Amino acid sequence: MRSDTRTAWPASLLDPSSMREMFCRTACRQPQQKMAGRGQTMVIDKGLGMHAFTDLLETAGSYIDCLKLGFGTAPLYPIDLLLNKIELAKRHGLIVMPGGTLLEAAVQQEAVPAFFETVCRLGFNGIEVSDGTIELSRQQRSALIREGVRSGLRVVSEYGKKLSGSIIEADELAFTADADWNAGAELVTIEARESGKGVGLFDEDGECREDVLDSICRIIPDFSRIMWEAPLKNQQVLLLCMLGANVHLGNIPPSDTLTLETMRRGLRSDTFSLGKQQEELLHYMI
Ligand SMILES: C=C(OP(=O)(O)O)C(=O)O
Ligand SMILES: O=S([O-])[O-]
Repeated sequence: MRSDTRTAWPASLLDPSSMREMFCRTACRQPQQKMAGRGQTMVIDKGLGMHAFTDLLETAGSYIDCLKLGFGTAPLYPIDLLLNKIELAKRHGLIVMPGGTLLEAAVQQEAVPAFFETVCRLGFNGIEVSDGTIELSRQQRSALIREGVRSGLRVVSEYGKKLSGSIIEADELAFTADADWNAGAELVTIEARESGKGVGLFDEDGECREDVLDSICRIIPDFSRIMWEAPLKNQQVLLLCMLGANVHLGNIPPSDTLTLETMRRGLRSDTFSLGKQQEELLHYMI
């Protein structure tokens, strides 16, 4: 029923950039295609109940790659509800992980082995390794990433501090990203918190510090393994327009999942020209 509705539309409407497979965002993405060479979307779930969660995945699950149960919300759920959410997320082919702050709390409490054991036992298939609130040495950070990989988890790391006014040092980001990838992280996320304001790339009003973005772009030539936290619409629009429809975006509020996908496809006014830009880029490349 769902795919019938979508296939009833002209393919070019759903996929204005469909000239070549590398730019193709197929109308009905299958779970096994997730994580493969196109812009990934990480949604932050701050405590949806089962009905809202089921609705989200039924409506927009095809456009989500990774689901983060934000901060330390995971241990606060009734256990059956948590297990059901994790199970349903995995059935939709998603990476499902607790917030990085929960791992940071485990580090603080010297309970890392129990943390990994519990995360695996509950059925999570991913973790976020971050030091947004605590300090981690390079060695500790790599060890946590490796432990995640050893535990059979998909590992996403996060660069940046949560403290208001924290700034991104492009050199440090590049160094951290390299070391994280080498340790086994699949993606390095750039911190913007759930608010998207006053942290890293974004100023107190949530506007992009374009000089910071420029310095990152100069030092990291390839964003295929970088994910930008961008919870606000203006941030998503800017990154899509600057870095292309396949930029990886995270901390997307559940209710914005489908609208983000319209923007990736040039089906909303703000990014209407994206399909055209991609065609031009393609002509330039071939
Ligand atoms: C929401 C965030 O915190 P956490 O990883 O703890 O969920 C974040 O770091 O973007
Ligand atoms: O705690 S948050 O908003 O990353």
